[in-house]
Amino acid sequence: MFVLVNLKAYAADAVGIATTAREVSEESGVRIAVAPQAARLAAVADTGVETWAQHVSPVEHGSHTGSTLAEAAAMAGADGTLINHSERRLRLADIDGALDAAERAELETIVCANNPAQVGAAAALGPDAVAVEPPELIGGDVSVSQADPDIVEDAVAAAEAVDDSVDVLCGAGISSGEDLDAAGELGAEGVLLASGVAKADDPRAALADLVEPLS
Ligand SMILES: O=C[C@H](O)COP(=O)(O)O
Repeated sequence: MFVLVNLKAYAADAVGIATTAREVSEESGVRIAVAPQAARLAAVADTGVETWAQHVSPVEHGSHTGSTLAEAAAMAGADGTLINHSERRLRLADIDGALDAAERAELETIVCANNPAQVGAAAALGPDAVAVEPPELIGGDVSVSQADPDIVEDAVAAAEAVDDSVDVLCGAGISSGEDLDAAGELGAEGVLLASGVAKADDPRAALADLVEPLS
């Protein structure tokens, strides 16, 4: 299972969480990555943790003020990027363009989607993985794998019907090892989570609890 911790724009200690994530990953053998704000990519990558961008823009080098250039994210140390997160939605053509940009910069990609139909459409664009996240469960206390198991199973089926090489992650409300275990049982290859770690009083304990069933 892949655990991707998205720090969003939370007032979190990005370097502290990244260092902890690297340590927990090494101790448990579980793949854990951290996605900080673009301006903190280099600082997070310097900790040695697998580092992901939260977004890249569908642009090449040129006159694109305010964009997040995929090449710049890669140069700062990003290994991969989220695209079309629920809080950073893109139009279809821009998802495609962002995937092209990520491919040029050799970034691994996860395209986010609200539901299984969008998962199928996203998988058709050829990302490495898709992540299904019901927006109404994001930031809540109940995990998608417990509250809406069907959406995870349907997302896995939808991606498989289009391209069985595209992995499926799920996200929203994931915070415990039990949630992670349930996601795996439903066919997900990983989880995308944020508040469960970024807002935790003790991010180390939160991460350790999360990966406990896999250790
Ligand atoms: O990117 C992460 C997801 O939006 C899930 O956020 P959450 O774990 O706070 O529900």
